[in-house]
Amino acid sequence: MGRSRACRVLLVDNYDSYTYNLYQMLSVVHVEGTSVEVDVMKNDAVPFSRLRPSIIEYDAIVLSPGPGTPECEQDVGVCRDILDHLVDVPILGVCLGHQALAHAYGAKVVKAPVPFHGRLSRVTTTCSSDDEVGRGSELFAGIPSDGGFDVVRYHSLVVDEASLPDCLLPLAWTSPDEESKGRRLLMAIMHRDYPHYGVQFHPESICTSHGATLLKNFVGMALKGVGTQARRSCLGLESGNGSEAVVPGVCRPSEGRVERGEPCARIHRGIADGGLWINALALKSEERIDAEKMFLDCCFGGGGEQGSQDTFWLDSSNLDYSGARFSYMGRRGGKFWRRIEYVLGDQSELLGTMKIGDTEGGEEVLTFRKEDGITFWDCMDGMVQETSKRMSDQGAHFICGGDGELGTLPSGWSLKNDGGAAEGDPLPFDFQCGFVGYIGYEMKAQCGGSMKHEASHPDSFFFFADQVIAIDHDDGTIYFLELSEHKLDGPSSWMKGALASMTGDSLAGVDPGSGGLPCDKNLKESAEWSRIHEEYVGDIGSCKEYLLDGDSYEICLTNRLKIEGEFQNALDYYRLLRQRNPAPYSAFLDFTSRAPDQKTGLTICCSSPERFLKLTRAGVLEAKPIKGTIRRGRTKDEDAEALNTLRCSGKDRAENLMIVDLLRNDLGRVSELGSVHVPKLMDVESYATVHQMVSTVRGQKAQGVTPVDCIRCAFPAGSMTGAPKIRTMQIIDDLEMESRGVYSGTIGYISCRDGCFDMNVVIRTAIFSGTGTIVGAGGAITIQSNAESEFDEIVVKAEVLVSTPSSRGQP
Ligand SMILES: C=C(O[C@@H]1C=C(C(=O)O)C=C[C@H]1O)C(=O)O
Ligand SMILES: NC(=O)CC[C@H](N)C(=O)O
Repeated sequence: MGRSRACRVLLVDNYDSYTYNLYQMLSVVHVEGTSVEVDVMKNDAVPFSRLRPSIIEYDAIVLSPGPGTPECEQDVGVCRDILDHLVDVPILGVCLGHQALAHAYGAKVVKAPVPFHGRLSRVTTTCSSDDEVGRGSELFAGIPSDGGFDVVRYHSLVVDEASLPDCLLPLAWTSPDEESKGRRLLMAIMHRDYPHYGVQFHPESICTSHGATLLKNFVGMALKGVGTQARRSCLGLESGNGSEAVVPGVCRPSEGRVERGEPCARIHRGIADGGLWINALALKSEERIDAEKMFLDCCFGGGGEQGSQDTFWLDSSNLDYSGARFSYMGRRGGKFWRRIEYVLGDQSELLGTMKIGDTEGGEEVLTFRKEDGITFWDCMDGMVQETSKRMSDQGAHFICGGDGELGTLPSGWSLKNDGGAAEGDPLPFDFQCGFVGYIGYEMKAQCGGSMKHEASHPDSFFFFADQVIAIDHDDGTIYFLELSEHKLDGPSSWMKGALASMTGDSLAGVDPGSGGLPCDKNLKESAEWSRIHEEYVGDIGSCKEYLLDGDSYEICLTNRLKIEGEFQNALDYYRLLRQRNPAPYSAFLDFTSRAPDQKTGLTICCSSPERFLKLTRAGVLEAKPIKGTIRRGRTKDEDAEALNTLRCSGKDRAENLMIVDLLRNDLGRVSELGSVHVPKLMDVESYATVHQMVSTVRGQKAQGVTPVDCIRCAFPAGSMTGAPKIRTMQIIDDLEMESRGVYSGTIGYISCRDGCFDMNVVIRTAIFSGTGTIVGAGGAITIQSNAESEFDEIVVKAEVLVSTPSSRGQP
């Protein structure tokens, strides 16, 4: 009573990567003071018989786009029953949903003259005022009908207009053009008697005009049309009778998350039982800070030990892209330091095994069985939540130089802060100790994907870093951060040791040599690819089959160079790589343990240009997907031309748009309603050897969603899968026939300060271990792909990792 009524919409998700764009767009519709509440349900969540009693809860149903065809029952799941039985319920089918509507009444769904993915078309509608079509023109009310309007299309199949039964009326068409062999294609339909509508295009795409108006018109008609009461009688139901309070099968944004159980409690036990303080010693430099020297002095050679084992370096120096202001580094730390290694099980009985090691060489092994239901994500979530809860909310405690405690500072450096506890958030960066490491691609098995190939390295590896060096490249400041149970009065022994190692002889002066990787430099013909040239070209052909069949819109196909034999100098290699290919999300991670009995090393040298996802302290989520790659020119003119070619390339713009819409979807699952936006669409950035097309997608993290939920809901990065994500990952598993491992996953930090994180996409990366070196490379395959150019693209991407510096250089 007194509660204002909202229009309730059930959105059936046909496993698409754009469903949550519809969710977001519908959720902000207001029709004459009535707001809209949307519930999302997977098309196979519950059988129709269980859903049916709850249907009276809804004023309208939207059937999402998706892979496949309505001819295949599994592809549309419960949609078919909904269309067959709920004739009085307002229904809007989008793309696959539209095709399902046509198919339900006997129309034919056929191959379109050409598949159209992520491209725009002009659509015109009928605007007759006769009664029947009057309802149709209501759907398009306020949308220009004469000249038409531009829409984004993602489809290979189309409803054959000639096969429409009398009860289905055509409403909109594309304009005939050469590509469609002079035919105009059917773009919208409605049922003559029932409130059922279908649109072939995607109203929710960022580049469709008037999409929001169309959805609003649909909601408006749903509210006006057949009311709930009428439907109750049509269903033979009394008010409130038979409807379940919680609608079965409906998923929430935090869907899939399990509250921490006892095993998770065991993980963080010992990391901190009481409160935690961040102690900071901040020094200012007169000169530009040399991050490499800092790493070599304080992490490689620090503390009397030498070697890069158990070290990390999130390296954003060497570059002036915005967002690349801070670098973080560290090594095996203090009391709270941990190594956390996760290996996936078969997923049918064993979900996975986690090994947690400490500085003393102690190790705990936790096994998670299917019946525990606790995934890697739940563990991570538990650890991040628990540690951030323990952080003192008084901000960092600055250490002063009083009483000569600090000794003589290295020359050129001075103390930045006067010491004492600084209120609020005095540190200008987000990683204030916490987790740093990677999540491998196969972890998809626990967030919507399936388990197909076992990886040769751990599926995830993190350090819990309690001692971190943060460098502010803009401000010339370096921060030594250390977690402790009590505020430190003076510098810790680690801080003193690090300061001492900054003076005196430095390894930074030692020439890293010229080491490229010991492999065939003719990558085009190299036998070291997992799938050699011909096989890869064959796979591109298979991708096109899937695209033609409507199973995918874009497939990120990848390959791996596998170089046998142990490689000794990963750190020297990385020092060269960061010069050869400076990139904002570079990283050096060495998981080779210092413990003498640990023989299997794992060192990752990454020069990624791509941000997967970031969460700031203000709760802003940001993804910066890259799609579109072109080799740089050799001369200035050639280079400018290459940049322009990329900027104007229809194929690359389509690739990029598909992934932007996908990331909007992934952020839409975890963001406040109406907050997802695209501040930059299809910008071009230039790197040492390639130009890249980059977009920026942002959203405001919703209440009740945890930082790890955000990563889980967007993992793996859509730019590494293609769209729709889940079906396309299955296609990739079948074609690639092996695991991608660390490549295609993500590297970065999750801070114990509020769980802020910044994670990259693992590309342009060499992975070294005892068994050999792996370099992955791939690219998006669309129907417009040329197989040879796609192979050239993976060659250019891998080249920068294998070649020697002399063969490279900026134009
Ligand atoms: C797969 C790779 O890159 C991905 C594919 C890109 C593309 O298709 O243009 C660009 C950046 C990455 O998202 C790779 O570098 O190996
Ligand atoms: N986006 C979609 O819903 C696509 C529908 C169908 N799989 C096609 O390709 O035509």
